[in-house]
Amino acid sequence: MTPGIRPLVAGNWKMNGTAASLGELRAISHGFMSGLDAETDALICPPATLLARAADIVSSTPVKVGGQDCHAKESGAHTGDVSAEMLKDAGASHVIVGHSERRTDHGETDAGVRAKAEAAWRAGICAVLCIGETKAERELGSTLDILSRQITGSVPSAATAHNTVIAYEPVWAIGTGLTPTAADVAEAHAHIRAELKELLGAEAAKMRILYGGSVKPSNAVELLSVENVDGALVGGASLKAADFLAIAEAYRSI
Ligand SMILES: O=C[C@H](O)COP(=O)(O)O
Repeated sequence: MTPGIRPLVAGNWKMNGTAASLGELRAISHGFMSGLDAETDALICPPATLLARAADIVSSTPVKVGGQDCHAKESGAHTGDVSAEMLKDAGASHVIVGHSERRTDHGETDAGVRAKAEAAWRAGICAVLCIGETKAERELGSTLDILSRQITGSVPSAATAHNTVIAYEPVWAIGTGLTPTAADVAEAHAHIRAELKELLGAEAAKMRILYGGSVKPSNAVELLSVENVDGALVGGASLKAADFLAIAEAYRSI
């Protein structure tokens, strides 16, 4: 946690979920209305096919909904893509950009991620900008250098605490059940905060830096207690309301 920064617990459903899954979102919304919203903000990013219905479900609750990616352009001949304006129109307040599964599977570059973050801002939504090292990069001892490169290359100089959230997701911890030690998370997040200060000045002190990568109810208190960790970007454990709420509940004891 960082004094003065309100946490955000975000769920990335990835390519999971049909209309039947929206019951979990209703349960998450009800859970947050029972007082969890006093502790932390909440965001769920369902597949684009569910976004409009999800936005309707959360409209009178403290929970927000977002997209999982967006095109850098507003419109055009880009079959299968979705623009930030379309996400906003469907009810999104945020969009994940630069997730490692898109950097890896779709060859996204730092410059492309930066363009997507700027597209999100033009549409009036907040970019949740993902960075993180691979297993090979960690084993080479290059983690901090990789984070520096990704921040310098992906984070636009106009980023603010209002329009951008950073999510540190060590690629080797995503979906594996593995996490860095609390000390390693602390080192990475402190480095990210310092790099953001270098790039953005005083604004960096207000920006949320989420941790993502196998966050579960069992490790949430340990991970979310770390200095400069301002919330979580949760994948698998966000698909079940009970697990997602249990992670958010960690803030009642930190
Ligand atoms: O966007 C979420 C991250 O990829 C973490 O996913 P995970 O919690 O399933 O490891």
